Amino acid sequence: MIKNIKYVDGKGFDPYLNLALEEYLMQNVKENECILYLWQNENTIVIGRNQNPWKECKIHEFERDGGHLVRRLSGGGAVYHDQGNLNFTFLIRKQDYDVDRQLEVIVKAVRKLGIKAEKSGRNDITVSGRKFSGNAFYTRGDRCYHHGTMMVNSDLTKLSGYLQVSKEKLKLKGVDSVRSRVTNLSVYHPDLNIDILKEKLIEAFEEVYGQKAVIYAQNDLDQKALQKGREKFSSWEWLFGRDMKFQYELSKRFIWGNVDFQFQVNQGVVRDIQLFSDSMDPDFIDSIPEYLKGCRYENQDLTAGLSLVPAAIKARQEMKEDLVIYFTSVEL
Ligand SMILES: Nc1ncnc2c1ncn2[C@@H]1O[C@H](COP(=O)(O)OC(=O)CCCC[C@@H]2CCSS2)[C@@H](O)[C@H]1O
Repeated sequence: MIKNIKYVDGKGFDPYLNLALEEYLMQNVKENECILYLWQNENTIVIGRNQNPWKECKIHEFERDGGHLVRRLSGGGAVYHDQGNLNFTFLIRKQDYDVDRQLEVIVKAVRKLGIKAEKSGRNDITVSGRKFSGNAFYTRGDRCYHHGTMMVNSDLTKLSGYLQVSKEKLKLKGVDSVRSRVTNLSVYHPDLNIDILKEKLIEAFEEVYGQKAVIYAQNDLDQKALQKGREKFSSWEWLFGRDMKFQYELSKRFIWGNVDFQFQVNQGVVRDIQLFSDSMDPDFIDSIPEYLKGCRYENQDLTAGLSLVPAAIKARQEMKEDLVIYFTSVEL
C-alpha cells in the first residue's frame, strides 16, 4: 500500500545525469513509497536497452549537430527529446507497481487541460489517434520504474529527421511517416507550456493516490553515486559495446571500380570483414581486411586502420586515398 508520494523536479538537461538520477531513485525508493520524477533532456535521442544505435538514428549527423545519444535501461524503441518534451518516471517497489494507476495520472493530467488523451496499444498515449507519449518499463529485483515522454512543443522536423524508422515498423503502425504518427499537446492547447503541464501532473498524482505529494529532498543525494552513474550512461561501452552480432554492408563506386564491404561487428568492434570488388588490383583489395579487423566501427578508427595499408604503387596510393576520403564521412 502506498503511504507516501514524493515528487522530484528535475533541474538540469544533461541526459546522462538525468538517467543516472533515475536509476539512483529506483535503487533508493522505499517500501510504501511512490516517487514521481519529472525531467527534461536537451536535444537527445534515447534508444532502448537492446537497440542498435547505428540502425535507429543518424548518429553522426545528430552528434555533429550537437545531439546526445543515450541508451536507457528499459526496452522499446528510439525516441527524440528536446526542451519541448517532458519526461515522467514513476519509481516504486514491485508490490505497489501498478501501470494502470500510473497511466491514470498521466491521462488525468492531460484531460485537465481539456485534451482527450487515450491509452493506445502496448505503450503509447495518443490524442486524436496521434502519439504524444511513449512509455517503457523496467524492473530490477523488487524495484521498478515506468517512464514516458510527453511532447508539448517538440521539434517534429528534427524528430523525424534524425530517427531512422524502418518502413516495416511504420507499416505495422499504419502510417507512412514518423511525422504523421506523432503530435504535440500544444496543438490542442496553444497556451500550454512545460510548467503548466507539471502543475497538472502533480495535481493528478495527488488525486489518484489520494494524498499530498512531498518534495523529494535533493540535497541529500549521494553525488558520488550520481557521477558514477553518469559515467556509465555516457561511456562508449554502454552506448556501443553491446554483445550484439550484426552485419553491415557498404557499397561504393570509385573511378577504379566498385567495392562492397561486409562487416561483422561485435561489441562495437570489427571482428571480420569481407571485400568484394571489380577493381583491377585484387591484391590491394585483399590486403585491406587485416588492417580493419579490430578497429572500432566508427569513421575515425576505420580511417586510421586504412591509412596503415601499404600502397607503394602510385595507382594503389590513389585507391587508398579514395578509400580514406570515403571512410572519413560515410554514414556508418
Ligand atoms: N518524444 C517522443 N514522444 C512520443 N513519441 C515519440 C517521441 N520521439 C519519437 N516518438 C515516436 O515514437 C516512435 C518510437 O516508439 P516505440 O513504441 O518504438 O518506443 C517508445 O515509445 C519508447 C518510449 C521510451 C520512453 C522513455 C522515457 C524516458 S527516457 S525514453 C518513434 O519512431 C516516433 O514515431
